[in-house]
Amino acid sequence: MTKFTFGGNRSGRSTTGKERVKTAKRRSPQSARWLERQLNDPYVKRAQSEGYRSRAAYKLVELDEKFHFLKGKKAVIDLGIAPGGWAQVVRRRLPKAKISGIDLLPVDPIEGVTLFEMDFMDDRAPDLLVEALGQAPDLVISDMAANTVGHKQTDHLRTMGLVEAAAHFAVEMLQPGGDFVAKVFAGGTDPELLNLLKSNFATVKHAKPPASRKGSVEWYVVAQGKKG
Ligand SMILES: C[S@@+](CC[C@H](N)C(=O)[O-])C[C@H]1O[C@@H](n2cnc3c(N)ncnc32)[C@H](O)[C@@H]1O
Repeated sequence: MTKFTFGGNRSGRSTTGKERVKTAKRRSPQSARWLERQLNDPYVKRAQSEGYRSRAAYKLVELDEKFHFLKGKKAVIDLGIAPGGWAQVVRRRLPKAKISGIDLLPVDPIEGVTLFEMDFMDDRAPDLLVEALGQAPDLVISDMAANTVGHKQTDHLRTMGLVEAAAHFAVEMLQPGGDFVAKVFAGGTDPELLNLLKSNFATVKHAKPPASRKGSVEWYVVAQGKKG
């Protein structure tokens, strides 16, 4: 089995995953649990070998295997793009598509993708994202999640606020026939949001791709066929 190595220790020898977990356990049991899970996660290993920046890439791959929303798309907006796994999937599958994306965090350049390091809730963000494409998008994808504070209800509301903003953006900006894919939390899409999507798209479905960890509360909503 391959042992992943991480930098070096004082002896100049590379540290193994097990050593990293041991060190992390001494510092914080929580980060040790995270690291142990990362080291044993087949999606993390696959992402490393296939050159994806995040295991999240496979959530989009699996969602697309089920719903085929990438097929034929020409102009894509990626909300919450960092570190760039989803954008890499879009880039590889749609080499000619125009792509723009936004995140609070910096993102290393991805060829052919226009990046904005800013808050999507900033009033200027919607126009900047669309202007960068030079046309209305035919696909909006959102993997945005608010930083969790550990209080279930607060975390749910904060992320749902982002999804709602993304949904309104998609409804306003998408070309007729366009699709919208977004992360939501279990407990479902709020009735108001669901109504907005149902009245503006031909189909609205929920899915939890296998790459989404069982213990996590995330789900995805896939709204297809924006009404004209
Ligand atoms: C799960 S990550 C996205 C992973 C990405 N889909 C990938 O495949 O690499 C969620 C991202 O949403 C971003 N985010 C959260 N709130 C945001 C906001 N208000 N505006 C822009 N990005 C935001 C976070 O900074 C974080 O990078």
